[in-house]
Parts: sequence; C-alpha cells; structure tokens
Amino acid sequence: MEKIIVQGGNRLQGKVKLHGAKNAVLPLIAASILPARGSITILEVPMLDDVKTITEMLVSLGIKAELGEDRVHIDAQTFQTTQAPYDLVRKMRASFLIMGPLLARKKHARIPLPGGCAIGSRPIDQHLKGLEAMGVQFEIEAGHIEGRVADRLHGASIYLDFPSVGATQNIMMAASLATGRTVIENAACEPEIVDLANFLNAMGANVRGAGTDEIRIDGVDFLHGTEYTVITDRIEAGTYMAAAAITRGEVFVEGAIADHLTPLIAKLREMGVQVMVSEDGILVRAEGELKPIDVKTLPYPGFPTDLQSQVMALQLTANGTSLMSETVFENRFMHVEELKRMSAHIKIDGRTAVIEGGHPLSGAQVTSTDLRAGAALILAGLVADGVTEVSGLHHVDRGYVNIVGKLQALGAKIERITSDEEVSATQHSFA
Ligand SMILES: CC(=O)N[C@H]1[C@@H](OP(=O)(O)OP(=O)(O)OC[C@H]2O[C@@H](n3ccc(=O)[nH]c3=O)[C@H](O)[C@@H]2O)O[C@H](CO)[C@@H](O)[C@@H]1O
Ligand SMILES: C=C(OP(=O)(O)O)C(=O)O
Repeated sequence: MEKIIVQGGNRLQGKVKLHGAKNAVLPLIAASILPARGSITILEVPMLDDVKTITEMLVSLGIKAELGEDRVHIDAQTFQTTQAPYDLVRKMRASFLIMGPLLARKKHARIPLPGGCAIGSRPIDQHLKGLEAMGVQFEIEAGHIEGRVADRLHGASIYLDFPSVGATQNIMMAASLATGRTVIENAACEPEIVDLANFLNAMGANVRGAGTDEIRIDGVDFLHGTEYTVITDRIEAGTYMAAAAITRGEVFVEGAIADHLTPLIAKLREMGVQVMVSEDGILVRAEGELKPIDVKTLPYPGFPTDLQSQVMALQLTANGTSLMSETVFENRFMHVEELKRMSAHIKIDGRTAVIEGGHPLSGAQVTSTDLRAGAALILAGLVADGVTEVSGLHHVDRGYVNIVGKLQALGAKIERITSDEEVSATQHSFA
C-alpha cells in the first residue's frame, strides 16, 4: 500500500504551476466521440487516473485514442461498439458522460451505472430526463442503463430541477447533433460548461449562452476535428491557495484564473489572507492569526463543493468557530472523522459542520475517503505537530498530478512511500 507522509511545520513559499482541469478535460474527451470527420487533439491534459480511464473507455468502444505527454489524440470517425465495460465505468462518475455522445452518434448506448467517490447517492435522473425529452428511450436492467433512439435525436426544451453539471454536459453534447434547437433552462454555469461549449463550437457546433442558466444549442449534421487547450484546474488552484494560507506561507499559483475562483478569494480575504490577482495567476500570502469564516457550498458561481474539505482544514487554523454547510452532496463530510484523528475539533449538525479553530492539530494515520478529502488531510498534515500518514491514495490520484512534488517544491516535508519502504510515522525521517 502506498502512503503520503507529511511532516508538519513548514511554511510554503514559491510558485506552483497548475495543470489542466480534470473536470473540464473529462467531458472534452467524451465529446470527442461526436465528430464523424477529422480527429481531435486536446492539449494541456493532466495525466490523471480519471483521464487514463476515460481514454481506455473510448479505446474499448473501438475509437482510436492515444495519450501523449500532455495531450490526447482521438479519432472517432469509425467505431461500432456502444457498450461500455463495467470495470472502467465503475471507477468514476464521469463515465456516464459518454451516454449523450454515443446516442447522438450511434442511436444506442449501454452503460453500467456509474461509480466514483462515495460523496452522495448521485442519481442520474436529470441526465435521463433531458435525453428522454430528445427522443431517447431508456431501460434499466442488471445494473446497466440502455438508451435507444429510433431515428435522430430531436431538439427539446429542458428544465433541470437542479443545475447538474453532468446532466447539462450530456444534454449539450447530444443536442449538438440533434435536429433543431434545444434549450436547457436552469443549466449549470460552471467554467467547465463554458469550456465544453467552446470545444463543441470549435468542432462546428452551435452552442450559445454557456455560463448562464439558459443554454441554446442548434443541432448540426456533423462535427469535425479540432485542436483545443483545456482550461486550468480551479480546484487544484484552490487547493494550493488553501495550502499557502494554512501554512501562513506565500505562494504564487501560476495559471489560476481569478474569475473562476471568486468565492474562494472572497472567503480567504474575509479570513485576513492577502490575495493578489494578476493576469498570470494568483499570489496568496498569509501570516499570524486568521479570522473564522462561514461557508456554504452551492452550484457555480457559489462556493464549490470540491473545495469544501480543503477549506475546512484551513478553518481549523482560524482563531474561533467557523461553519461549513454542504448543500450540493448529502454525504460529503467523511473527512471530518479523519480530521478528528488529527485532534480537530469539529461537530456535525445536519448538513453543517461546526469547526472550532485554534486547537493544535497532531499528526496521525488517516485515510482519504474521496479525492478532495485526501487533499484536505494532506493540508492538515502540513501544519500538524509530528508526522501524518495519508492512505487511500487512489482517490488523490484521480484528481491531482504530482501533488507531492509540487508541495515539495514549495518547501513542504512530504514524501510518497510504497509498502516496501513503510515505516511507522514516528520513525520516518525526511531527506
Ligand atoms: C467530473 C465532474 O465534473 N465532476 C464534478 C461534477 O459532478 P457531477 O456532474 O456528478 O455533479 P452534478 O452537478 O451533476 O451533481 C450535483 C448534485 O445534483 C444531484 N443530481 C445530479 C444529477 C442528476 O441527474 N440528479 C441529481 O440529483 C447530485 O446527486 C448532486 O447532489 O460537478 C460536481 C458539483 O459541482 C463536482 O463536485 C464534481 O467534481
Ligand atoms: C467529486 C469530484 O469528482 P467526480 O465527480 O469525478 O467524483 C471532484 O472532482 O471533487
């Protein structure tokens, strides 16, 4: 078993460069199923386990898909298979994003119910409702969802009960090749939605209004190949911004787009953290005591649920009691029990965590329960007394490229060890 070992107490300093966004590149790779003419090259691709999984999924469909150093080439001009294998789909939630493109290209898809981090029940009713309105008939049997469309998909007016990111993306992709106009109301507004719209338009689609709650898609007969650079990862950016603040350090997060991080920047400033925004990135500087803050996660442009656990770690170092309310996922407080192993003072009251800051954290053996929980435990380890051992790294590997190397370069005492090198936390000595 691999573990990340962190010795607390070092102030982070320097510059960290962001990778492309996981949550943007996964839908782009799924959308690469759509073009019947030409091939796709996506640049600045983060080489994450999720990216490898979705690429393998395309290959399993008979699509030519190849990962390079920081890019992926995809040629979906000819392929026949419309059934995705369980072993790949179960690994991540985003697998279900191939449903819309397969239905649009092949009028059929059979996909096992998707997996991913256990942060809630994560139904797919809004995806199905949208695609049904476009003419798809679904059957659910033996843990699979099978969709068929008699003829071509047709445009529809779709109101989402919740601005689901994945449902908005699945409908946008399907609607790009449908006949007529599709209007998605109460659509998700996340930057990853805008990135997908830009990518679809670069392939010849006609998508307007992405980034607002009403998206209009006029279907076209075919899409073509293109070369496209994915946006930088706002959640990775937020994680390093929180790391700078929690260690009372000074870090320039290169490539961070301030417009994508408005709620985090506001909350850090409310705590007394200095945040300086420039065209090239964001500088975060913190020292001394920080004020407690109350945070509520919401769909974009609200505070992102994917930064909830990392900011909770930061709240533990504030001078007083903070609140963290999670409204997006019903089971996204699993990191709380792990943080408590590190002497954190946190109580859960329904969907709100009450975080009593100012108590010293102590190093402990902890397990990441989802990918952001893993990041939060590492952040807590950076300021804990002694050594923290974080296991469950398969979660972290889904979402962070080289988090250990990046934190080391900022001055953190952190290492990744395999079971062969395993030593108890108290014995570990850093190089
Ligand atoms: C790969 C990717 O981009 N993942 C992100 C995406 O996930 P994902 O696209 O799965 O998130 P959604 O926006 O769809 O889900 C948000 C909420 O809506 C609910 N829901 C969703 C769909 C549906 O059909 N019915 C339904 O009830 C979910 O259970 C959840 O409670 O957005 C989430 C919310 O910002 C992020 O945390 C994830 O990191
Ligand atoms: C929850 C996340 O991802 P996914 O939707 O892929 O599980 C995340 O990125 O924090």
